[in-house]
Amino acid sequence: MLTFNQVSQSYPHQSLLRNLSITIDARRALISGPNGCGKTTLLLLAAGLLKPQQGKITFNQQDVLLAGSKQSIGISASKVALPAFMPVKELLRFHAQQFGCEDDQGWVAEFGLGKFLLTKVQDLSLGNYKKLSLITALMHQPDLLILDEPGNGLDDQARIVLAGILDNYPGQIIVASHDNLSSGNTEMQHIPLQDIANGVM
Ligand SMILES: Nc1ncnc2c1ncn2[C@@H]1O[C@H](COP(=O)(O)OP(=O)(O)OP(=O)(O)O)[C@@H](O)[C@H]1O
Repeated sequence: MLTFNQVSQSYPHQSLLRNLSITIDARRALISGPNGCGKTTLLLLAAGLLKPQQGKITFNQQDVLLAGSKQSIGISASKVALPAFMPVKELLRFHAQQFGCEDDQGWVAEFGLGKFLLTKVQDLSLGNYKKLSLITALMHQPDLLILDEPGNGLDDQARIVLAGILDNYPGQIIVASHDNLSSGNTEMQHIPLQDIANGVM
């Protein structure tokens, strides 16, 4: 259960969130809204990667900014860059060591990344970079999976894998997307960001 309590976030000339209080407890939630309305900002705040200017964000009652929350949250977002110089295999091993998990649970094969294990992150195509980003978000099996435009650049096969994750992943998933990613089997709570930012919900 993800809770924003009186959260405000603004940038010069732009107020994105004003005293936002919302609890997202749906198993799957889809954040939508036009370009620039603050979806990525909301997700970075939820992942504890951005400190709110005001207010507090908790996941299962724990402040997401605390180190202890890192294990329970995974994020894939283009604004969260993977280390460019690392070969894929080393990055996966490094991530596994950091989180104390196995470095291959089948995701590399599922996403068809096996051929690219020795490729440096900076040399991956957009779609393969996206797949790697999804794997690093998933690998430690977080209780909360945060996905920012996860379908961007993915081929049909990877989209099927992604739809399977949305259907079957045991933890909570919060997605920001302009696409319809679901296979249709999973009910998603629809959260239009402009409405919650203006306190309509
Ligand atoms: N660090 C920052 N400094 C100043 N402005 C910022 C910063 N980060 C984001 N913004 C601005 O905040 C607004 C919201 O950005 P954000 O990336 O959260 O939107 P978004 O809804 O995810 O957009 P998109 O659908 O295009 O991905 C944008 O106008 C962006 O330029």
